Amino acid sequence: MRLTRLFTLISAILALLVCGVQGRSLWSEWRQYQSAERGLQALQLVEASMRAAEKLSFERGPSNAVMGDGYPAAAAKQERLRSARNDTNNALRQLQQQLDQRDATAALDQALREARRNVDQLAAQPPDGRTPAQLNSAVERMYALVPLALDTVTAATHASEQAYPRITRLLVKSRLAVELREYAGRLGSTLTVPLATAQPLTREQQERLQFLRGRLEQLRQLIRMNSSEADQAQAVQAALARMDSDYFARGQQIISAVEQASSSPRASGAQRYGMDTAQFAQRYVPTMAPILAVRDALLQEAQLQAHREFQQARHELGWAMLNGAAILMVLVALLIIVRVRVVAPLLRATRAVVRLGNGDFTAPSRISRRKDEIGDMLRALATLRENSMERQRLEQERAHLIEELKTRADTDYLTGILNRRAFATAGNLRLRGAREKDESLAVILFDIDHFKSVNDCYGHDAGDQVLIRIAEVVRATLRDGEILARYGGEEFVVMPSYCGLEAARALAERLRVAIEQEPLTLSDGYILRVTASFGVAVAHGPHAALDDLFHSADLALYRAKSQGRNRVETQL
Ligand SMILES: Nc1nc2c(ncn2[C@@H]2O[C@H](COP(=O)(O)OP(=O)(O)OP(=O)(O)O)[C@@H](O)[C@H]2O)c(=O)[nH]1
Repeated sequence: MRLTRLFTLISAILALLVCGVQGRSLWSEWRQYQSAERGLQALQLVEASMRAAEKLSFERGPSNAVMGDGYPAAAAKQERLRSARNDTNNALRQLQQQLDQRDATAALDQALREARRNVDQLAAQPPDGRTPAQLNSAVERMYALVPLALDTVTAATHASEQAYPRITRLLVKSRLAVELREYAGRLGSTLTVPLATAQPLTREQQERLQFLRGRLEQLRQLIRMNSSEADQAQAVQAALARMDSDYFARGQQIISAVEQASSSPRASGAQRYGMDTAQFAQRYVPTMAPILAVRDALLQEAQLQAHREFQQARHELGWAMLNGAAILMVLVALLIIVRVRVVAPLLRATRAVVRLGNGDFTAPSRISRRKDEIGDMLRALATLRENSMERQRLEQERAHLIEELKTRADTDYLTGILNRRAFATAGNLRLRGAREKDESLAVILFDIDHFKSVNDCYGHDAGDQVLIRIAEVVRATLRDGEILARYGGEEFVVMPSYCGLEAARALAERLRVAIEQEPLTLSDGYILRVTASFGVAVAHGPHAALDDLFHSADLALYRAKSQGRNRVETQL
């Protein structure tokens, strides 16, 4: 696998692992946060349901007052009942607004409508027409409303208890306070009928009073039980103290007074109790208020704790998010560092090595200042590149030298044209071609006339210049494929392309004229005119040999010299 791919794969796996771990932790914190948020909402719902229960409980007082009054009931009592019902309706509306399911209070609404209708029907009858059984039934119906109100939010209570297990006890206690208020109300309601009818308490009513007292005491003990730190909260303690003094002392005294009056043989008729239901309610109902204050104090404490835990959940979620972001950033930074500091230089080094292997030294090599192993490697690579470049330069120099030596070996040092050795090679090649193609091959040998006297008169350097210029003149006269070489001293040889004796002779003649007519200007300004003598020979057939050809051309040249020079002679 390529290094880049491996690095990408490792980066992706690391990123996935970190994201997975962080995501899991974030998800758990998020769920706690959401659960805390839902718990808070549920807590508000619990509070709303308790308030509704309170109002329902409270409505019983004015209801009893109206049922226990004459017909029609006093306007003030009717007004109190209307106001109490309004309060209940408002509390129920608020509860409905907070409940997700709109029909969650349908059963309660129905029961409330029927209970109120019952109260109104009884209140619309003259007092004599209201039997104790009817009155009891109406009161019982009112009693049944409170548990219904509390049941509407049982699920919500459960949700908040799950979100905040630590405040469960507070919620349980506040519910117990609602129950306590309910039983306290029932205790008062038990006296409604005897007070309305000015009759002594029946045995059943007395037993009910005993039962309710016992239940109230039980609830009181349960609420006072020290079960958590929250119980020690100042507001809760103060509310409990007030409940004890107001309800369990004063409220119970009022109940006891009615009880005693009921069993007193001295009192009878309308004066038996010294008060009617409304007066009783006026005195008794305010003593129950501290019970609700206990409920409120407990609820408030629960809310405070829930808020604290909600804030804590939010705080922890924020930290988890920050933590996750920081870890991701560190990971990304580490990956970037590894990529920039290790992977990228390694890749560059690999590419450089590959280029070096291919003989490409063009890549710029900055000397790395890094002090780690990568720096060592890059420096070694730069040295390797330098060495390779040097070796390549030396090899090129060597090749150049070999080429130059080869050229020198084939070239006449003075005139720059082919030397005799090179001419022999080229001549033999061409001779082989001539044999293969069955063509004629000619050789023109020419020698500068009286060259010794040039040397003698103008010096050896001037002689050299003459040789150079003659080579230039002849080369300029020849065409492609016609070979010129210095045969030795002041002697030159020309090999035309495959041709016969006449064509070769014509070429020799052209060369002779060119030399004769070319004024040779020397470096010191002298202008010389020289001539040359030419010997031409031709070879043909499978047995043609270069030496024989030269020999024949040499003989012809000799004749040209001996017959007066500056002329062309051909083989005989
Ligand atoms: N300057 C110079 N002279 C050379 C060179 N090679 C040969 N010579 C001279 O060429 C002359 C040849 O002279 P000879 O062989 O006597 O012939 P010639 O004087 O040309 O007379 P003919 O050939 O008979 O016309 C000698 O003096 C050589 O020293 C050379 O490379 N440079």
